[in-house]
Amino acid sequence: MKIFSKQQIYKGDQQTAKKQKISSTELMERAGMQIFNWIHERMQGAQVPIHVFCGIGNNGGDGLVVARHLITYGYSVHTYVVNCSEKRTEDFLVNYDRIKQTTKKWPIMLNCEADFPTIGPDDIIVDAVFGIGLNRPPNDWVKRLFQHFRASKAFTLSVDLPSGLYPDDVPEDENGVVWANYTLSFQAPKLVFFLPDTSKYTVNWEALDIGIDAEFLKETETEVELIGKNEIFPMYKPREKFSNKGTYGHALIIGGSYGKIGAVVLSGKAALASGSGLVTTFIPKCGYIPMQSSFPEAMTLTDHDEEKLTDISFDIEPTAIGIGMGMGTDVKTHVAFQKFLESNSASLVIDADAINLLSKHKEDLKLLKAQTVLTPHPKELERLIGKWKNDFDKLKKAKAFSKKHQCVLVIKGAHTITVFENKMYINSTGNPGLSTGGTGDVLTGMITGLICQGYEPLMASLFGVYLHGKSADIAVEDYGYQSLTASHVIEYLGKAYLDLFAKPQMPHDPDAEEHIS
Ligand SMILES: NC(=O)C1=CN([C@@H]2O[C@H](COP(=O)(O)OP(=O)(O)OC[C@H]3O[C@@H](n4cnc5c(N)ncnc54)[C@H](OP(=O)(O)O)[C@@H]3O)[C@@H](O)[C@H]2O)[C@@H](O)CC1
Ligand SMILES: Nc1ncnc2c1ncn2[C@@H]1O[C@H](COP(=O)(O)OP(=O)(O)O)[C@@H](O)[C@H]1O
Ligand SMILES: [K+]
Repeated sequence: MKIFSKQQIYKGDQQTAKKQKISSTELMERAGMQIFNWIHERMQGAQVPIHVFCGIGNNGGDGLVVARHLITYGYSVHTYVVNCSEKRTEDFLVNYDRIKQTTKKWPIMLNCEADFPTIGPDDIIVDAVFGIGLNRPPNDWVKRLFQHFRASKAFTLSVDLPSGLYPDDVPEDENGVVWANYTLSFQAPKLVFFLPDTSKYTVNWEALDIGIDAEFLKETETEVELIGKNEIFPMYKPREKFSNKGTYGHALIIGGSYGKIGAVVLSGKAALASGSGLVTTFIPKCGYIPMQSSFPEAMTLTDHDEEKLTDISFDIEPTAIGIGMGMGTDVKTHVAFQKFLESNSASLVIDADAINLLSKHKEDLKLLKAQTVLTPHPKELERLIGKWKNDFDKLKKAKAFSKKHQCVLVIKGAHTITVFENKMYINSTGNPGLSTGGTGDVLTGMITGLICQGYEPLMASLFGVYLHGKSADIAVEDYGYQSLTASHVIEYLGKAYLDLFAKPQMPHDPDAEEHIS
């Protein structure tokens, strides 16, 4: 699913109005009506007080449309205009007139803290104060209104975006933002729903189809995409009937040091379970027996050093190599890694200590072939690209790094973001059960195994990250968040593959498009 920039959203509105020969007021009516339908479907006329807070722009206009329909359907509605600016948009004014024609209970003007209404914990707040048009921090009294919402503990439904949140920046003051329970975003989600700094402002989100021009949606190139099953399924490469183990490549997993052989076991097993035809592991000598006994499907090569890697040489021709898991950053290991990079011609996935070595010796970065995949967690990323001011700054730096070194950067996290040059792909699967040692090693093995099967490095990264999260999502049903382990992620990979072919949920299923951030 494409994630549009603010400028693209405004352009989409204009193009829709023009192509469908409708006014912007009619588009607002459609948008507000969709929000009303969502509420009505769930509330079925229940007489819970609903407080609709409207700003003075088009987000406020949407709020007025919602309030009008709620009133018409007999709900217990209190409508407020948050009078934060002298200006009003045209469509706000049209809908302000319309609501006055619908009810004698006109919207209440809020100008300061003394005007704030009492909101009960069982009431509902509809937050339509600011949308994507926010261009400066809210006034102090408006910030206090947002804190009043939060203190009330009422269920808060934000229209398009939690008010006070910019679509393309991080707010400076978390008290100046509405903390929503649910956000109904028009047509597509916003990037801020997925970033660590800003995802906390909405617990759930859902995108409502407001009929934006189909050609616009198809043709517009976006910088950001949300990756779900619809994007992943077309990438899938079926297994050929007359295939053999040679058809699906040979993965070489290099890493390990004394006490950290398990990382390579996990990674190798994941490469195999993702479908690689053959897997060889390359480890220090001390790992030979544990590796052979715990992972019989793998072939094992060893360094001549007992405890660490000092000479990465082998006489096989791997299709793809995953390197770095549990490897350590010893000086001798660095020399071996550097020599390896100089001579390697296979596709490469670099993780953990191999990333740390690159961060320590930035001159080695020039040895990377185009489309090398790097899979840093946030700390490793910081060592690699330097500190960032906020998530947007981080993404800017990550794009510059990817462009400069022509590499695929898989930034691991609750929503892993894969960056390739100027494009960013946000993963939609995975859960906090993955916050446990070894799950990153599994991911590296999977991406390596997918490249072995002929997936391009970028595709392998997107597919691997998706399957990894999906496997955890299925496994968590059996193990719960606390007991999920990296080994379970490998064990459930088959189910994650099968899930690609599972019947899609019915579109009218209210849970189908619900997303918890
Ligand atoms: N396809 C779609 O997505 C559709 C989108 N639609 C809806 O339009 C929304 C965007 O509307 P919008 O452009 O009018 O901006 P919005 O967020 O309502 O308000 C900003 C207004 O407030 C002002 N202002 C800014 N910051 C301020 C501050 N700190 N304190 C005080 N004032 C401040 C600023 O004006 P200014 O004072 O700067 O001149 C501006 O006028 C979008 O989120 C969605 O809900 C639908 O209706 C149709 C389909
Ligand atoms: N809260 C979370 N939600 C979803 N995925 C998560 C969460 N926490 C961690 N993960 C995923 O788990 C993996 C952890 O990787 P990493 O930190 O490298 O672990 P390790 O080094 O122990 O193998 C990453 O793929 C990351 O995206
Ligand atoms: K809002």
